[in-house]
Amino acid sequence: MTTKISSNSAEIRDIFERIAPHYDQLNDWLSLGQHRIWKKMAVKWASPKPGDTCVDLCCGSGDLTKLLAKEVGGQGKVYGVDFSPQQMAIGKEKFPLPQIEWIEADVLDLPFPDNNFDAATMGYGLRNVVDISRSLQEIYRVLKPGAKAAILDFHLAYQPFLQQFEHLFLENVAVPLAERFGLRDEYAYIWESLQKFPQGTQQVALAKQVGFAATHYPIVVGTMGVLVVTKPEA
Ligand SMILES: C/C(=C\Cc1cc(O)c2ccccc2c1O)CCC[C@H](C)CCC[C@H](C)CCCC(C)C
Ligand SMILES: C[S@@+](CC[C@H](N)C(=O)[O-])C[C@H]1O[C@@H](n2cnc3c(N)ncnc32)[C@H](O)[C@@H]1O
Repeated sequence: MTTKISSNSAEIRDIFERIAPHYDQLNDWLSLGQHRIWKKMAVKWASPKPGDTCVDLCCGSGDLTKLLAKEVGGQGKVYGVDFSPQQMAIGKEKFPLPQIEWIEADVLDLPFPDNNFDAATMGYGLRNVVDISRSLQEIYRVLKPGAKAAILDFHLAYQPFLQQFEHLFLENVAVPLAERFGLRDEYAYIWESLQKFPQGTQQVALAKQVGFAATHYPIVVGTMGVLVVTKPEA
């Protein structure tokens, strides 16, 4: 069966609306719970501090939003931003914390002023936006000088045998499991989008074009990665 590759924001949003009821459970099953560790690593790299104002972009069901909220504490504030109301409804229910505000918006056009945030995270979002450079520009705009963003996502491993492994895992484990929930095409989309997603070195180049200092950290033997970007001091 052929998979229709999504190409516009409405189609991407619809994928995440449809998978919302099963998203958390499938992440736990498919990663054997490891995605929680990868998300903790991303939050550490973003360096949030008590009392900070932070943003979690493409927050989905809020795992990273909650981790940021724990770091900033009751005196801080975290905005979770996503364009899928179904995903955020799950996050609101799981994490009813007073320092979190959930905002329905497109991360390519953020409803925040310039130089507003002490730290930002984006988990599994950059691969899904229709314009990666535009997304990085928006992150740059809303971060304060000196602030960091940590951007976690799948990564196409540099070694061909690991790429093959990723393909086999996604096609033969993730897609068949998702198919049991009627979500075959939605999970087939992961491999399709991963093939088009710039590798770490290219992500660093894109971030530098926008004005960031940037490093890409491969994790899980390069099948995942965290792009850490810093807005230079003015
Ligand atoms: C949190 C995870 C995935 C989030 C995610 C992101 C997307 O863009 C999606 C798009 C459409 C449907 C679903 C998602 C989605 O869930 C991680 C979940 C677990 C992964 C499927 C596990 C992948 C494992 C690696 C590819 C290979 C592991 C390498 C090995 C340990 C050597
Ligand atoms: C794979 S989920 C990741 C959710 C969460 N960050 C996590 O790590 O579990 C990707 C999320 O990005 C959101 N998203 C994708 N493109 C977006 C955009 N342009 N603006 C806002 N949200 C977007 C989707 O609605 C979805 O909830």
